[in-house]
Amino acid sequence: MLEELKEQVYEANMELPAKGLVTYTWGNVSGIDRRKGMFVIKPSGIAYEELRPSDMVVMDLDGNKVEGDYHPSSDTPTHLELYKAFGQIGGIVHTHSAWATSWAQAGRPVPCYGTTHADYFYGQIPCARGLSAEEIREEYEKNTGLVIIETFQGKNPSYVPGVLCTNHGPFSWGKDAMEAVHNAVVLEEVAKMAARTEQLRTEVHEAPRMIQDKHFFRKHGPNAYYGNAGK
Ligand SMILES: O=C(CO)[C@@H](O)[C@@H](O)COP(=O)(O)O
Repeated sequence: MLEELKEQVYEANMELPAKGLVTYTWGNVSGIDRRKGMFVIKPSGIAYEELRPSDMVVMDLDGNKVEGDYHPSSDTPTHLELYKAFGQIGGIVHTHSAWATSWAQAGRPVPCYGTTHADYFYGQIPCARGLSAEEIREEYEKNTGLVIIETFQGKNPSYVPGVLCTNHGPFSWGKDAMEAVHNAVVLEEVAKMAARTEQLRTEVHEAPRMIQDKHFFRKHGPNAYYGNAGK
């Protein structure tokens, strides 16, 4: 079942170690088939070198395992909440990539200091609040998803395709699993650049709103003109 999606999700997962975003098994990618109401996710705790497409786990949107020999990723309930809340996304990534996780551990959003950031994320990359003791005790992974959703009240998840979770790490998303990985790579790079920017200057300012608008909207939305798609 969903063999093509399993293949895509497997390939996207294998991009995480290839792009230096995961150490050991510290990450996961999923992708959804909205028509069938199911998503495919990496199994929990299996070494990337041993993963095969057939190891990917199929889940339904009630959180039931539909197919797979292994337990799904421990972060599956977070992915599930995000798929339910953000109807436009088709893939999700979670990593503990070092620069993004450093901002998450500091409990700080990543400010937009330049055009690399503005090309992909419109404004700051937010940092979701830490969970209460109760939220950690009861359904921790589901509540991680719910605080991300809380953070995005009034924000467009297509304009800000990622988030940091306080004390934890980044989640990112995209139209499919591979685009979500692309955004995870960008998130890590801009987190690194922002940290270095703050090291280099005693007084730092976010990029002017004009430049943020220019760079984001030349790549996204109805007036985008970047690239050669369709040529
Ligand atoms: O945060 C953690 C573990 O603390 C997980 O995201 C990470 O190790 C990946 O777990 P899975 O192998 O996907 O279950």
